[in-house]
Amino acid sequence: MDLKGLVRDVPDFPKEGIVFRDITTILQSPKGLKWAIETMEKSLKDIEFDYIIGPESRGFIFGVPLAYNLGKGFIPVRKEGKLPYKTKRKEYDLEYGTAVIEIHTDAFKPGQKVVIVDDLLATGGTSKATIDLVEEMGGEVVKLVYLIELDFLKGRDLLKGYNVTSLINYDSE
Ligand SMILES: O=P(O)(O)OC[C@H]1O[C@H](OP(=O)(O)OP(=O)(O)O)[C@H](O)[C@@H]1O
Ligand SMILES: Nc1ncnc2[nH]cnc12
Repeated sequence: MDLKGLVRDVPDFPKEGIVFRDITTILQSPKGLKWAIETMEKSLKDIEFDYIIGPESRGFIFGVPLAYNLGKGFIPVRKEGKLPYKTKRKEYDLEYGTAVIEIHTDAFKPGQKVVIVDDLLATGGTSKATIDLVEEMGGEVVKLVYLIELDFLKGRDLLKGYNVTSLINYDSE
């Protein structure tokens, strides 16, 4: 399946010089959506874990169906000020700015294993901030799964030592 052909490139969004890889065109395609979820799911078949964690908002889109299909719980990591209960927060850099993410302090117990799922790995800032939150709360990140990886932004350099899978790769803008 040519999933890459279903990604829409939008130049100069959200800022001049950024080529935005738009996944809404994959979501629109019943076959594309099914292939994406099923293939991400296959990368988890030999992994033992307790929860899937998805960063807001595109991490929710892929994280929830994976958790549902695999019979696991889902933990949202949200942008600042959105989670209602007690939170732990982390500031991080993005390809196009900075942001703060938060997780509920009782989202999982120390010693539990989590998988991080997101639509796209760019600089790795979001993922590294999520890993830091999990580890500071005593959890273990056993796998990270992405639909898209922008290899040229070297996000994997921040994820050395972790088990990382991505389905669609871009070597350059
Ligand atoms: O590897 P990084 O450089 O951290 O970039 C990747 C992150 O950026 C995007 O989310 P964004 O913060 O734009 O939020 P959204 O999903 O709500 O659009 C994307 O969904 C990843 O979470
Ligand atoms: N170039 C890009 N396209 C889509 N989502 C992104 N998140 C970070 N960089 C991105």
